Formats: sequence, structure tokens, C-alpha cells
Amino acid sequence: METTIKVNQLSKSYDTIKAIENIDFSVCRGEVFGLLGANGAGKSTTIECILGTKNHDSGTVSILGMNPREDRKKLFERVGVQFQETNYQDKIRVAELCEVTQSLYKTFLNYRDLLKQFGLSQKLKNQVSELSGGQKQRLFIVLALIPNPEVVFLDELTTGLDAKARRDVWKCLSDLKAKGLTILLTSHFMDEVEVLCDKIMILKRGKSIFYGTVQEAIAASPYEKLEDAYLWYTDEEGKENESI
Ligand SMILES: Nc1ncnc2c1ncn2[C@@H]1O[C@H](COP(=O)(O)OP(=O)(O)OP(=O)(O)O)[C@@H](O)[C@H]1O
Repeated sequence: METTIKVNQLSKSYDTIKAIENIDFSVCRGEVFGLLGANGAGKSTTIECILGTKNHDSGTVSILGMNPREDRKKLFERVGVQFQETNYQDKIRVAELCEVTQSLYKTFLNYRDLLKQFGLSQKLKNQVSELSGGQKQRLFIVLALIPNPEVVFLDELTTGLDAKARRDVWKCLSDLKAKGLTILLTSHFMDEVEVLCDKIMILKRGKSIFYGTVQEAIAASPYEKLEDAYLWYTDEEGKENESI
């Protein structure tokens, strides 16, 4: 299968903190890859180093066969990124923000269709500042999808969404995956990871402690549910005590 994202021995420190150390993984076209780990484990740093928005100390990254630092402009057309907070004017309306985003790209999807898919049709004329947290989050996913990307990076995919909105987002992403979209996401919700992810990496203090499928993660743990297995992998004390 065609490799879309390849990360080799990626490391990055902030002063004395080793935020990520020797991270290795690859994601094939049409796969959903989940980057998991506790707060501060290094997920956002990994994404930012992959995208080239942060400088890494060592290692190599390739997206769609390109180097994100050298091929910025070309990659920008083919990669979507969900930002947590975008720099937009306070009073900008949803439709305007979508149009501004659209104008940055040579090819783009109809944002009205995307807003409809993500349940935001009624909000076209509202100011972005008037949206609820969950609606903003969904708008940021729409903005990431406007360029009709081949790869999309979604950091904390459904944080702040209600149960129904989460299910709707999962359905939209599954449909896009079926059409060949490659997705790298971070999530703190194991139900979501089980539904969406083909492969996962669990980070703990910047190091990979598991890389493989959800089924493999469960099988290599003493548990039968991903959430239990995940807590077992990331547990600070439990495992150390087990070897005593
Ligand atoms: N700009 C920075 N300067 C110094 N340290 C930083 C900086 N950004 C992140 N760190 C540190 O690097 C480590 C990894 O942080 P990172 O944001 O990548 O974690 P994360 O897994 O995305 O966490 P969360 O789930 O809370 O978003 C943490 O210890 C964090 O404090």
C-alpha cells in the first residue's frame, strides 16, 4: 500500500524537556492513525514537527513523498489541518471565514455542503464568536476539509462535542476515509479510537510505548477493552509494581 505519512526517528526537546524521542511510524493512504497519550505526552509536538510548524531536532518526515519544510507550498494544497483556535477577526461570519479559507486554495470543496454534513447549515450567517464550543470545533474540521485534502491532521478531534455530534463526525470521517482520505488524529476517547482508527501509537513522556492495531493493543494487555488496555499501558505505577 502507498505510504502517505512516514516518520523516522523524530525527536524534539524544549530546553531540558525531551518532548518526543525517536518516534517512528507510517500511515498508508486511506488509513486512520490515532496518536494517543496523556496530557503532555507529546502528541501536539509530534503533529507540529510533522507539519514543519515546529523545528525538530533530529529524524525525518515525509508527507505524500514530500518534505514538509522544503515543499511547504505544494503540500499546503494537499494537506488539511484542524486548528484549535484560528486567527480570525472576532466579528467574522461563518460563511465569510469559509470563503476566506477557500480563497487560499486552487481547488476546494463546496463549503455549504461541508457545513451541512457537519450540522452547521443554520449558522452560515452567524458570527464565529456566537457559536458554541462544539459548533466551533466542527467548523474547524470543516475548514480543514475545504481544500479537499488527501491527508488531514485533526488534533483533539471531538473534544467538546456532544454525543450526537461525535457520532455525526465519526460518520463523516468514515465516509471520507472510504474515499481514500488519510487521517492522523489525536483523541482522549477510546470509543472513538476503536471506531475510527486502523492503527494507533500510544505515547508516554515522549516515547512510543505501543504501535500497532487496536486489536493488537488489546491482545498484548491483560484486558479486553481498549480503555482498560490504554490505562494499563499508560499507568505510571501499576506496571512497575507488577514486576516486583
Ligand atoms: N513551547 C513549549 N515550550 C516548552 N515546553 C513545551 C512547549 N510545548 C510543549 N512543551 C512540553 O512538551 C511536552 C509535550 O507537550 P505536547 O503539547 O506535545 O503534549 P500533548 O500530548 O499534545 O498534550 P495534551 O493532551 O495536553 O494536548 C510537555 O511536557 C509540554 O509541557
